[in-house]
Parts: sequence; structure tokens; C-alpha cells
Amino acid sequence: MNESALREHICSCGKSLYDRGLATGSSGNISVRLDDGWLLTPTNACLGHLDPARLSKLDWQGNLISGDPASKEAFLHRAMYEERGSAGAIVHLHSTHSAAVSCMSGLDACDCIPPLTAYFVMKIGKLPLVPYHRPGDPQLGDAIRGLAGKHSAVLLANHGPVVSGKTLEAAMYASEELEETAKLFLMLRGHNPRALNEEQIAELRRVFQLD
Ligand SMILES: O=C(O)[C@@H](O)C(=O)COP(=O)(O)O
Ligand SMILES: [Zn+2]
Repeated sequence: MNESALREHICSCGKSLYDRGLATGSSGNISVRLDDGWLLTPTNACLGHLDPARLSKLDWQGNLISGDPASKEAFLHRAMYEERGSAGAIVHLHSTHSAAVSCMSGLDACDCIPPLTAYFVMKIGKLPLVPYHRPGDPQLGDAIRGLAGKHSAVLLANHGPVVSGKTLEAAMYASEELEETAKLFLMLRGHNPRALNEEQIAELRRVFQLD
């Protein structure tokens, strides 16, 4: 896709997330890698009403090349791209169930949601918890940097998920799968759920060539 098509794609994905209640108000942000920099949603923008011409275009030093002032989480997206050469897009949401899990005490910080379903293993894998930092805190970039090499998605404590993918479509689908599995995880609390075992996970990794 060329830059103009990617701009349209960011706006239609943002609208789709907003229309389905996965993004509300001005929460969340979306970015896409370009040949000559990257595109990011502007700060305080509603994902449901984005304007392709006003998206922030940045260089790899984080400078604004064009468009409206960028999301305050620009350094967080940049850290993820720098650690994950294969990432072509990133979606950050405050989607309700994922955000709810991010507020739970007693989570396994290396793996916040158990491997309840095969699709969760295929789209997300292990989901580490990033300790709480306020939105826009540059230290969040460093915290992500330590995890993003091994994980395509992370959960920000008391905040929400950050999910990367080879394409924006892949990052969206993975974000949606994370949200649905977070819902299952919450529904199954107290029901002693049976997660997939190591052998079943190894089979998925082998058959679907997961990294
Ligand atoms: O939670 C926050 O404040 C940000 O992470 C967010 O979701 C929206 O911030 P902007 O992208 O700067 O609008
Ligand atoms: Zn946020």
C-alpha cells in the first residue's frame, strides 16, 4: 500500500474500532511504518473521526514532519518498531476487558492471560505486563524496549494493550482477539478453567510457525 492508501486505512480501521466500542472518546492510538518514516494518530484525536490529511508523519528521531501534533505515546510506538523490525503497524487501545485485566492484582507479569484458546496463542502468545507509568511518560519507551523483542503485544498496567503486527489488519485482528480472550478470562474467574498445555502450545507453534 502506498502512503495515501495507508492514511485511508488508518482512518477506516480507527472508525471500525470506534464504531464497535473498542475505542471510546479520544483514547487509543494507531501507527503504521512507511518507507520514509511513520504515520501516527494525532494526540487527542477520536479514532472514529480521523482525517487522513491530518495524521502525524514522523521521522525515526521522533520529529514531526507533517500533520497535527502526534500522540503523546509516540516514543512508545517508536520503541516497539525499533525492537521489532517485522512490525508494520501498532494499535494501542483502552478496550474494556483488556483494560480491566490490566488493573487486576496478582497477575503473572510474564504472562497476564493464560493460553485459554488456540487463537489467542496464535495471535498474541505470551502477554507480559508493563509496570504502571503515566500515559506519555518517556520511561514507558524503555520499559517496552526490554519486552518488545520477544513479544508482539504487551499490556500496560492500569491502562491497556499495545499490539504490533506485520500489517495494520494483523495488529487490529490481534487486538480484537486479545480483547475477546480478556473477556473470557474474566468470565472464567472462579470456574477453574483448563488452559492449553505445553504440548498443545508447541504443536501450534510448529504447525503455524509462530515466532
Ligand atoms: O492513555 C493515554 O492518555 C494515551 O495512551 C491514549 O490512549 C491517548 O493519547 P493520545 O494518543 O495522545 O491522544
Ligand atoms: Zn492509552
